[in-house]
Amino acid sequence: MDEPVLLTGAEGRVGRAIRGGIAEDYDWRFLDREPPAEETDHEFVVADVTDDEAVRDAVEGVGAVIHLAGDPRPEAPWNSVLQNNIDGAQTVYEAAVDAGVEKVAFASSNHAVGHYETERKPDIYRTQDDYLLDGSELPRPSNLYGVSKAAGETLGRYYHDEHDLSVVCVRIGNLTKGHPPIDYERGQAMWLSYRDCAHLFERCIEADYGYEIVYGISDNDRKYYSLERAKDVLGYSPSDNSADFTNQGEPKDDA
Ligand SMILES: NC(=O)C1=CN([C@@H]2O[C@H](COP(=O)(O)OP(=O)(O)OC[C@H]3O[C@@H](n4cnc5c(N)ncnc54)[C@H](O)[C@@H]3O)[C@@H](O)[C@H]2O)C=CC1
Ligand SMILES: O=C1O[C@H](COP(=O)(O)O)[C@@H](O)[C@H](O)[C@H]1O
Repeated sequence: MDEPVLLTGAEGRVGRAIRGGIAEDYDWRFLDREPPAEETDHEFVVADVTDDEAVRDAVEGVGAVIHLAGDPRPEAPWNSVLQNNIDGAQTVYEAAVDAGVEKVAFASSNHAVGHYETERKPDIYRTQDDYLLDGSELPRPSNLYGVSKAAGETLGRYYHDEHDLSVVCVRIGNLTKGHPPIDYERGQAMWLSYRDCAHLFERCIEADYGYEIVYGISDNDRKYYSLERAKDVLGYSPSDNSADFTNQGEPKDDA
């Protein structure tokens, strides 16, 4: 992509994973409501994603948006997810359409579909269980945060159908640095390594798609999310697998 790429929520964990992997590959415009913790070579906009005017300025001239900014807490209260996640996503999509942006990658979550696990856990988190969600299922949010992510996906569907914006919703699993979550089967089943995270969002910038929902996890043996759509449509090719680590997060000798 020749045009700049807007990364909202650039100062957060997912933003840092992306920046750590592909910072040099694009002409970035970072946006966060927090000022940068460290100096950066790229343009940095300090703004709230619910600030319509600031977002309109930020999307001007960009080719793609990776929209991460929001309240990431599964236990976040309604007022916060309504404002930061739902209103924020609508503000970004609307501004993107008006500015003629080609594509938006939206950071959705495993919590948009968390209640598919309810009647199947803990087996669903284990390698021998072959149940897979593939992105075509209806949302079954596990909390109000998950409801806000399902809303962000639906907003994306609308902006695609009504305005032809290319939208990919990435249902991110559990991003941790260096090793999978320790002593946590759910987290190991949906682990997303930093390098796979950066690679996946690079594919979201580069690939051609209309409207897609994909799962954002590494190629974990324990997975109950299919990676087929991410592989077929985006060309995602994950490198990591939580099975290469012990339950305590140590690399296995033979991995
Ligand atoms: N970290 C994970 O494992 C997962 C993350 N996600 C989603 O990915 C996105 C990023 O998550 P993390 O990086 O983990 O969270 P984080 O809290 O580390 O980063 C979020 C960033 O967004 C900024 N932000 C929050 N509300 C904002 C607003 N209204 N306007 C401007 N900036 C705002 C914060 O200052 C922060 O720098 C979130 O949308 C989250 O729901 C989804 C699933 C899993
Ligand atoms: O969406 C998110 O999901 C991950 C995993 O959820 P958890 O309930 O198993 O911890 C979470 O760590 C992250 O903060 C959240 O944004």
